[in-house]
Amino acid sequence: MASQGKLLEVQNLQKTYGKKNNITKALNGVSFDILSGEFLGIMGPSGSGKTTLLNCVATIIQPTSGRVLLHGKNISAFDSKGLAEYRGSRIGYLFQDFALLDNLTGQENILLPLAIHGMDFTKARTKLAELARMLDITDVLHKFPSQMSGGQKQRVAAARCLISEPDIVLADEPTGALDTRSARTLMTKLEGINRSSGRTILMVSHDPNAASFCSRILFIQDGVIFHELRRKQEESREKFYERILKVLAQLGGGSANVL
Ligand SMILES: Nc1ncnc2c1ncn2[C@@H]1O[C@H](COP(=O)(O)OP(=O)(O)OP(=O)(O)O)[C@@H](O)[C@H]1O
Repeated sequence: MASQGKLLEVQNLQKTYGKKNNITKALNGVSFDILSGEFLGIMGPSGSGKTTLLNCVATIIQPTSGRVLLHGKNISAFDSKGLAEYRGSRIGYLFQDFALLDNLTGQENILLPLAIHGMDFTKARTKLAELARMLDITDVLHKFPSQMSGGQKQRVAAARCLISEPDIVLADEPTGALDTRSARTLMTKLEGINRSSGRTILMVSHDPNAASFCSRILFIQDGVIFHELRRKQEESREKFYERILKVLAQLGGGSANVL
């Protein structure tokens, strides 16, 4: 595990959409820290502000107020060079719908971010082989996305996200478009990568099965964090899953599908 220093600090984040009579307060003062090496889940019902939160951290959208710090540095204060570096190599984004380019093979998709940022070929090849092995996608590296299963596409997308060795992976409902088995495979791989290489992951999900792979979960409702669960050392995933379901039951939402 990597050292447990503060990697990301989210401070009193607020986000309001719309104007005058048509205002939505998507985030209403959200604060939390992510330690280096954590696998943090954000859960909450539809419309609770999860994607808004992730997109503020990813600099896809600007918060109305509040700050996000990476290694103590305010990401809103980055100049264009700092912002490009942040987006290109400090964070990796894993989307629900994979977002692979259809006319590139798996390997080309994975290497694309490095090609854009000037790649060291030898290092890239070694890293590619290692990630392909970890994510079990060696067989599909030369296939196009249309020739892959949903699960394979998402694992290729995960490799693309990890190849630049980001400080933090931001995953927005990564299992949302997958069947139960592929979802479990993906989550097992992400958990393994988090544990073996200490890669920090922030994952938004409304799926308790996916979230049970996290080391800590923040529950968000109406734009505020209202509960936190921490997976105990030695606690089985099944037990953690049950505790997640209890919180969701109190919330009155959430599904109870068992993997
Ligand atoms: N671009 C936008 N313009 C106006 N309102 C928005 C916009 N994006 C999100 N919202 C509103 O902000 C609130 C939070 O949305 P957000 O997408 O962050 O929720 P979520 O928890 O990710 O939901 P879901 O689980 O359904 O994806 C919702 O009420 C949504 O309608």
